[in-house]
Amino acid sequence: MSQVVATRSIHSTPLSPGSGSAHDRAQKFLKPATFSSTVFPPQGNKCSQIGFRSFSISARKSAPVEVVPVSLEDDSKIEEHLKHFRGMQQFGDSSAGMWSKPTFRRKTKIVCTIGPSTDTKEMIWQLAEAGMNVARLNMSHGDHASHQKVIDLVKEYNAQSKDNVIAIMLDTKGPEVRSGDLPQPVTLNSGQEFTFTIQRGVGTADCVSVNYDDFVNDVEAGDMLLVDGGMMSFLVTSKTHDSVKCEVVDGGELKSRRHLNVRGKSATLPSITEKDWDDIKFGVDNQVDFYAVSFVKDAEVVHELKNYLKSCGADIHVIVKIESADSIPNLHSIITASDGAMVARGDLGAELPIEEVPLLQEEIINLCRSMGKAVIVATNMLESMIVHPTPTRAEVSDIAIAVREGSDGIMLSGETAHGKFPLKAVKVMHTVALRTEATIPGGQMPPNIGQVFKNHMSEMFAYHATMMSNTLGTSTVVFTRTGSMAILLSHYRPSATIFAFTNEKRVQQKLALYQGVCPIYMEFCNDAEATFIRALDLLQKQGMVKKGEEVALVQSGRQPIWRFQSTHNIQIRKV
Ligand SMILES: Nc1ncnc2c1ncn2[C@@H]1O[C@H](COP(=O)(O)OP(=O)(O)OP(=O)(O)O)[C@@H](O)[C@H]1O
Ligand SMILES: CC(=O)C(=O)O
Repeated sequence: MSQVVATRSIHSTPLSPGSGSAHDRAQKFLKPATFSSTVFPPQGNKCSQIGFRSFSISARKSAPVEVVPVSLEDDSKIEEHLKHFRGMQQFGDSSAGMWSKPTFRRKTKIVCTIGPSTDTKEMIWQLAEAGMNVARLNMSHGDHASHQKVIDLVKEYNAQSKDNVIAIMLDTKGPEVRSGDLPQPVTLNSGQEFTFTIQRGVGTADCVSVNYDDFVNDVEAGDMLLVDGGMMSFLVTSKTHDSVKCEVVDGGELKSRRHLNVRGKSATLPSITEKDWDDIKFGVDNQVDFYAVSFVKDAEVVHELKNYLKSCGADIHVIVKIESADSIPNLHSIITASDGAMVARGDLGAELPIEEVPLLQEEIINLCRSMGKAVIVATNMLESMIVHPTPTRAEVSDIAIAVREGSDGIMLSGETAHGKFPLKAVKVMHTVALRTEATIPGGQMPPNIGQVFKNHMSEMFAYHATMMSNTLGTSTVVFTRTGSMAILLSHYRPSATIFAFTNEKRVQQKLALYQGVCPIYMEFCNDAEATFIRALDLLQKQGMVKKGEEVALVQSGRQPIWRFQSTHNIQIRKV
């Protein structure tokens, strides 16, 4: 069976299949340090059909290329892939223009949920080296002490890492309805009767507590109750003042504190609960970078949170989780009010018919992209890797679709929180994203963007800088104090990397989520020219650009960076 491969150049390391074991080489190739690796497409100048794969990528002359297997199970076949790939190098495409030399660093960012499998220093370091860009803390689990430990570890990593940075995302629990604790898992079979009660502390073989008192008011006989987004389902048959009697439709093993949804209905709870406000304050105290706000139903709650953050002087971006049936009619206003959205497919697919999920995913991504907001696709991306060392082919395709649709981030949940193969899951996600990105035609301008933004000077600059860098095939180098210019550039999706220089550590951390942005902390000089020289020197020393290479230098934004010099400037410079 043919394997998916990723292409990657290893500078000054010519292809040497003879050196080291295949496993060692695969390990080396798989280390995807977002900064220190540069990946180029295959060489050549023709578009070709190889076997059953269509291969259409623009080329950079004489870049050495190596092949990365999707998973370590493929190691034994690496020689076969190399041989196959050398054949493929005769082909390629120069559709992006004759000057095109795009730099293929992974652009789509990886969000990892941190949990019992990964909450140690060793694992955080390894996840970061494997490709994690954002660490997600799920406030539905753990306590402040355990989350504090993770935040401190990520900050420690950031402080000591020279060329990588991890953002921190705090995901609120929201008005989740969960079943209570059970002394041990209960096996339930189809047709069996089972009761959910609002009485506290019940956990038997035929009845369990629910943590939400209005549960009995919100459900009606005939409703379908889903556990963990549909892993089990129950038909509501009758109810009393404190209990809901059900018939098991799809049975299974009911464990403690499972997530409950009623198909087609959202709970009548506020989106931000008292616990959430407590967790949000914890996030402010710890200067997290993002909130992922669960079960947002309207823009009002986003305004409320943003006003609160303003009153505390906290610069934390708000990502709304689209997972509630009630949020769909208000998508436009909710996303307008926020800094970005997460397609939270778990709850979304429980509250709405499951076949709506891929359509909504595409719609939400398109909406976010047309509005210049960040977007993350979440849940079940590599679900089988919670217990298995390799993904299903359908999961690989799912990642590829999210990447092609233009998501800024793709998220791992249980895979990294409590899975058996958290590092492998990140490596697979990295490799699949990289491989998919290499097939996305470069040098094109998204047609919808540019219409929306053409009224503001910074947006005009981002648009034209992208046009310029795409036409000439250069990376973009941007100087930003607030991050806004780098974010704007990211939304235009230039073909090559956006090197975003900032003298604010917080800004550097936040930029880790944005598609195509490689955030770099650097002290700015008083003088613009001296700063440019310092930045290009740093890029060259880190091997991110080569001597003689051209880059598009962008200096723009609402806030002047160099007081006495023009605030808007695009130049093409030779390194
Ligand atoms: N901080 C944590 N402490 C303990 N277990 C955790 C933690 N974070 C996640 N987990 C475990 O990993 C599982 C998967 O994580 P995930 O973030 O997907 O949570 P979830 O409860 O399944 O869904 P949701 O994202 O809707 O809250 C959780 O169900 C839980 O068992
Ligand atoms: C991520 C999340 O909360 C969901 O998919 O439901």
